[in-house]
Order: sequence, then C-alpha cells, then structure tokens
Amino acid sequence: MKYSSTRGEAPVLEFSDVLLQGLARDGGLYLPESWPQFDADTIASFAGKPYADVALEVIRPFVGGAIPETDLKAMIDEAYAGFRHPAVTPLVQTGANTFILELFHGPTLAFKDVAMQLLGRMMDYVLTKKGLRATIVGATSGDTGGAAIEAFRGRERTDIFVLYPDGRVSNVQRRQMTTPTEDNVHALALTGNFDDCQAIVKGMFNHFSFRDRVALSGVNSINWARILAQIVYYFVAGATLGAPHRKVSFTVPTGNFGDIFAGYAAVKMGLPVEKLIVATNVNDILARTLETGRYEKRVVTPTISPSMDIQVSSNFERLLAEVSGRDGSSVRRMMDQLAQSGSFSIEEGPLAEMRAHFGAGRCDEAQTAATIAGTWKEAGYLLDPHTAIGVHVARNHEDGSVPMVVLGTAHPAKFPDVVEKASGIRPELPDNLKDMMTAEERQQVLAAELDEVERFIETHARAATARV
Ligand SMILES: Cc1ncc(COP(=O)(O)O)c(C=O)c1O
Ligand SMILES: N[C@@H](CCOP(=O)(O)O)C(=O)O
Repeated sequence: MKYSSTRGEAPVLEFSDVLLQGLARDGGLYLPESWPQFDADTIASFAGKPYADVALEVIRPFVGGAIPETDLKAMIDEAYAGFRHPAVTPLVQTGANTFILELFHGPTLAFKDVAMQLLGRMMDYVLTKKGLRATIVGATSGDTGGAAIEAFRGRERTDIFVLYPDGRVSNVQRRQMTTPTEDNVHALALTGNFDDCQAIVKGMFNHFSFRDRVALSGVNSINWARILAQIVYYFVAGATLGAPHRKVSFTVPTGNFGDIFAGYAAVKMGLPVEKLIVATNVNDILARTLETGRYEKRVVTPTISPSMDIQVSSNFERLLAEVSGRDGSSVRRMMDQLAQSGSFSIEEGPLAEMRAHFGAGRCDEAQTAATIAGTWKEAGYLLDPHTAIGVHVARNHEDGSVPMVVLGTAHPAKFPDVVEKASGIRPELPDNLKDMMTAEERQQVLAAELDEVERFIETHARAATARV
C-alpha cells in the first residue's frame, strides 16, 4: 500500500515511513492511495470473531509487506490482551434500537487506547528494525496525552513530549500525564488552549531543520496509523448488529475528526452505514460547516467535555481531500485560506458528497448534564460528558428502523466531578489507577510559543538521530 499527502506535494510513502512521519512534509496528512475492499461474506464473517482477529484482517492490507504477518498478529494480540473487557469494545444496549459502543476499557479509560496500544508497539518494532530512535510529540485536550504516555513510557527508542492546555483538562487526565516516573516521559503544560498546542506540534513538523535534528514523530490522529486502528471497531460493531445485511448509523462525539473519519474509511471499504453523525459541544465548528458549507474558526469555549474543546479539526482535511477527488491543489487552497483568514468555503459538489454521508448536531452544557442525569435515571447507565453529547445528538437522528450506535469515548471516572454533579453518582476509578490520584506530579509549564517548546524538547530529547 502506498500513501500520499492530502496536499499532493510530499513524497509518496510506504506504511512504515508513514507510521514514523506524523505530518507530511507539505503540511498535509497522509491517506492510503486506495481503499481495500471487503465483500459481504467477509464482513458477515466478522460477527462473533475475537476482536484481535478482525483487527488483523482490517489492518493487514494497509500495512502491506512493511511488517510480516506473524509479527503484526503478535502485536495486535498483545495490544488488546490488556483491555479490561474480553470483547475489547463491547456494545451495550441502552434503548429500543440504541447502543453504546464502549471504547474505554483500555489502560487510560478512553478510546485513544484502542489505537495507541497498537501504535506504540508498531513504532517500537519499526524503529528497532531500522536501528533508530524518535522524538514523539503530541498535542492533547486530555485523552490522547495519557494514552500516548501509557503506550510509550519506558520505551528505549523514544522520548515522548505531550503538550496540553494548562488548567483545561480534568484532574484524572492531568495525573495520567504527570505521574509516570519514566525518564522518557515529559508532560508540558502550555498557557493556551488545545488549538495552540496542536498548532505548535504542526509548527515543529513544518520546521524541517528541527524536525530532522530530533527525528520528530507524531502520535496525534494526524498519524494515519491512529485512524487505521480505529476503523476496526466500526466493522466489529456493524457486523455484530447485522451488517452487511442491515445498515447501521454511528453518532460520534467529535473534536479532531479522527474517530469519525475512521468510520468514513470503513464505509469506503464496504461497510453499509446509513449515516455518520458528528456530535459536538458548543465548540461546534464542524456542525456549522455541514450546515452552511463554511468552515469558520471562533474562539474556543471551555466546557464540561474538555477533550472536545477544539476549533481546528485536523482530520477534516482528510475528508476534504476525499470529497474533492484527492485534488491536492484545492485542499491546499482551502488550508491556506484557513491559515490566512480563519475560514474557507466548500464548493457545492464536495459539500453535497459530505452531506450524503454525514449528519451533525450540537449539545450545550445544560443538555450534556441533563443527558447524564436522564440516562442514569432511565437506563441505569452512567455516561461521561463526551459520550453524553453523542447520546443527546443521536436522539435527533434516530429513525427507529436503523440501529444507532453511539461511540462511548471515555469512562465516566475520568470526569467524576461533572458526572457526580449531574447524576448524584460519583464514578470510581478502577483499583489499579487509584494510586495515581495521590502520587507526586511532574510537569513543565511553558508559554504557548513554538521556539520555547522546541528549545525544551531539544534540550531533553536524547540524541534522537543516533543509531542504537
Ligand atoms: C473522550 C473524547 N471524546 C471524543 C473526542 C473527539 O474525538 P476526535 O478528536 O477523534 O474527533 C475526544 C478527543 O479526541 C475525546 O478525548
Ligand atoms: N481530544 C483529543 C485531541 C487530540 O486528538 P487526536 O485524536 O488528534 O490525538 C485529546 O484528548 O487529546
């Protein structure tokens, strides 16, 4: 499989290079040049299979010969053996034809673990084969950071630097990043919002001399392998509910558009999906864009669903590339306009193509709290605030005849104060995470300035380009 950039001006790469690259060198995001196709029999055969077996089938064609199948299988088996639920991503029925796809049974209690547990292993494998080290950077609004640190802590070939908005993540999220004691872990609290953190990460990738000096790698969903691992659970859920003989809809709590883009990839590979619904909090740039055709940045408002407090949604660029027929120059034009004026318009044809696959809705703070309270009262199911946004938005898109799957993106115990205030129930952390709440914290507070962050990383990353 070959990968090319959404902006069409970066080198075409194989999987193992895409895995280590992060952002493409033209500022774009890598996409596979074609979508592997699964026929109806193959999709039907996923029902009832162990999660890791489906993962191998879905992931294999994207990896090509870059990793031998026995090694790939071993990494997949190991990645999902550590999940607390035997089904890895179980479906729980909460209404007549409504289901929550629980994606939070991994080590850090958020959907990010599903991809990150595999990504950490695959990166380590490829770095070892190539005899290299890497400096990993990631921007987080709360969950990617903890999941990435968990996946890379103590790994000999990588140093990991996670940038998060100071004071804008939950206590549990912050402690997941600040309490690991391994020397290769660095939690950087930036005085800004998530968009500032993400812009600095992209700035580092676009600063080629720095990027090459420290052998920069990225673990945000700008990295294709993150999206790839997330495609799997759409197939698993779809097949469990009757695909390919029955269509399913998915509502996805959305911020950086990575999770829902994985759903779109599943559609391109043959999964029959009625609609993919984008659910946002009041930072509703994506819902507005689908309504108006105009992508327009506004200031980020802090909410009780902090992981979705995002205005610049990286993976939307991947969708723009798809619906523009992979026309790199048109994607570049829109991204340049966004950089210059904070907005761009989508042409009629591509917009119609988007609307054929996607719906959208928003959920404000009171609605989020009311959905947590109501779902606890009516179904005895405790939602985290992000999943609650999905449940609220899904209600406006259900038609009763098509199963609606809401992606359960985080465990309620990551946001105990919000959940307790709304429902009266304080969710408990699993026993193995409780110690973290009293452990010593280690973090570095920095200004949200590219050169200050680069200076810190360059001083603390081990000789990243050295062969080991
Ligand atoms: C709990 C939670 N829900 C939803 C999202 C949004 O997912 P995405 O950024 O892939 O759209 C995030 C952050 O990414 C998250 O941490
Ligand atoms: N909500 C995310 C934001 C980063 O998203 P990513 O999927 O691109 O890593 C977070 O929790 O950090």
